[in-house]
Amino acid sequence: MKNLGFIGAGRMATALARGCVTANLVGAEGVLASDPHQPSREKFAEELPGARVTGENAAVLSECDTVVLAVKPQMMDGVLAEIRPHVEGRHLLVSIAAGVTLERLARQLPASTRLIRVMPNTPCLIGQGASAFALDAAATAEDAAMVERLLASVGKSYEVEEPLLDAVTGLSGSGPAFVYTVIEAMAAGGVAGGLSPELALELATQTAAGAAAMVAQTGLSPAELRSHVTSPNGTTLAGLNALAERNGSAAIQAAVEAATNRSIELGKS
Ligand SMILES: NC(=O)C1=CN([C@@H]2O[C@H](COP(=O)(O)OP(=O)(O)OC[C@H]3O[C@@H](n4cnc5c(N)ncnc54)[C@H](OP(=O)(O)O)[C@@H]3O)[C@@H](O)[C@H]2O)C=CC1
Ligand SMILES: O=C(O)[C@@H]1CCC=N1
Repeated sequence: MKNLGFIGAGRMATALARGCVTANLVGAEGVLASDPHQPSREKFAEELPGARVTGENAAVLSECDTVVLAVKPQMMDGVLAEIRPHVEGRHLLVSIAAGVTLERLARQLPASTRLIRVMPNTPCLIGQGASAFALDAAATAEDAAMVERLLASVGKSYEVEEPLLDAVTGLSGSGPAFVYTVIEAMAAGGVAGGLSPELALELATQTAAGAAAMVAQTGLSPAELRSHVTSPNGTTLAGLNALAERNGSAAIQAAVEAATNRSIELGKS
């Protein structure tokens, strides 16, 4: 890819841009990001040496054919009104905004604008992202292949029907925050048992990474793997009982569902 534009130079734009550059999908000098705020532009340029930044959203449209819309959902309508006069047939627009539907984007852009809605997550920054995407009717098979290549360069990607993107947002978009909370809570349990905070965090982190890799690599279900850890009347059973008494699994499921519902709500606002 010769160039890749970002409208909004925040956290997720930085994660995607750095991931794509690290994976050699685009050179750093081919990345152009716009942001109205100088400190955000400076931070982006600092985190991705060689990338270019601008205060003008229109400049991204004029230079880049593929443009990622990486602003908060609440800013999206204003940004669309601003860029609309600059959108041409050569452009592919990729929105990563939570909840913002393809219909809402298309309504505010020239007819037949090629659009793809993506839900990535922050581990894209280190090539471990989990993303899903849905195509608008005007987007072509080549557009899909391009976005798949982009997302595959920063992790795993899955094509889904658009209505499922809210559930994807609740699960993998917001999910890193839930997993960090679990890691933090496990480490706190270790500290309560006398471990230093540093060692407790290292053990909790490696345990989460190891357990995730077991699910990914053995093909066994989480339930089956859990049974391998749990000896009759042993330590794990005592821990699982404490979790069940406090509705631990239900609480985590509720977090995903609440995030999904918030994505649906954001789409309506
Ligand atoms: N963070 C995450 O884990 C994920 C986020 N997303 C989605 O990605 C999008 C961006 O989120 P995130 O990166 O976290 O948010 P950030 O706030 O970090 O990034 C958004 C950036 O857009 C800038 N901005 C504000 N107004 C404009 C404008 N008119 N034109 C251009 N840029 C503007 C902001 O500037 P300033 O801050 O200076 O106001 C900010 O730098 C959101 O829609 C979110 O739903 C999707 C998946 C995961
Ligand atoms: O919290 C949010 O709204 C964004 C979308 C998914 C992850 N972060």
